[in-house]
Amino acid sequence: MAETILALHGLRKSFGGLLVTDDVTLDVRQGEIHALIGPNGAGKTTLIHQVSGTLAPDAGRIRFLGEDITALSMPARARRGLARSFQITSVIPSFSALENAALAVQARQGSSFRFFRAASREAALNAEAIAALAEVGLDARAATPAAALSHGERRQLEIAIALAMRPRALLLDEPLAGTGPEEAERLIRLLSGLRARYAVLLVEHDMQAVFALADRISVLAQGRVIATGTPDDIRADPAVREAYLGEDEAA
Ligand SMILES: Nc1ncnc2c1ncn2[C@@H]1O[C@H](COP(=O)(O)OP(=O)(O)OP(=O)(O)O)[C@@H](O)[C@H]1O
Repeated sequence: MAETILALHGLRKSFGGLLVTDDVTLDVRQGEIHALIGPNGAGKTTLIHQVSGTLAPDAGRIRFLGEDITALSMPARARRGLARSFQITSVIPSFSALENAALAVQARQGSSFRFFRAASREAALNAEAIAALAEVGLDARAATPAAALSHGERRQLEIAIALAMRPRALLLDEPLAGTGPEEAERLIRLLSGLRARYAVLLVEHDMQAVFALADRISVLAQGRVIATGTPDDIRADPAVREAYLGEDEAA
């Protein structure tokens, strides 16, 4: 079996009296896209926040590459290689795609470039930024300001920014949101190509995309994982059909 990269164990989080993640246990392995689905309000976003480090769980542990990272801050997790694809708000609209990616490279490098002369420092940064853009098929648009990119291209840029962190695992929160059918198709191809190099935890509402992309799917309902399995397992699971997909949709 492939190496477990990210393991969530017994994660629990309440807001007031509302138990939003209830004893969530799941793992994400090297080379897999593990999708997290569930009806609105099931707790998906709250779970992703706990994994990325923006929200502390009330109970439970998170292990990443064998290390317990439950108490680590988001930047500390990112430095260890757990990258979240940032929502559009983190893209600077007036900066080019290249500059946006270069900022992410710089954030990862910290001061490690300081021994270089300014010119070689910039060349090294740009080379890495271009490589991240190329990985998402956006290198031809490197000089374009983010504001002039199409919606789908901006979603590609967000993924490039995450890749510029040189992650081992990617947390993708609705990467297809707001995209049209053609853009969605391009992003699905792109995400599919990432699976070989990264462990991916994917939250996505587009069920066609989820069933096309995911190696395994976990279904969250009212904060609990009610099923984990292959897309075929999930399609056939009666509890899932009842809780989420509905008899018609899953047929
Ligand atoms: N900061 C908060 N304070 C109080 N309640 C919250 C908070 N964040 C989320 N909730 C509640 O927790 C529940 C789960 O929300 P969450 O956004 O995690 O679900 P979700 O599965 O991501 O939903 P969606 O598919 O609609 O994005 C909802 O009932 C929501 O109202």
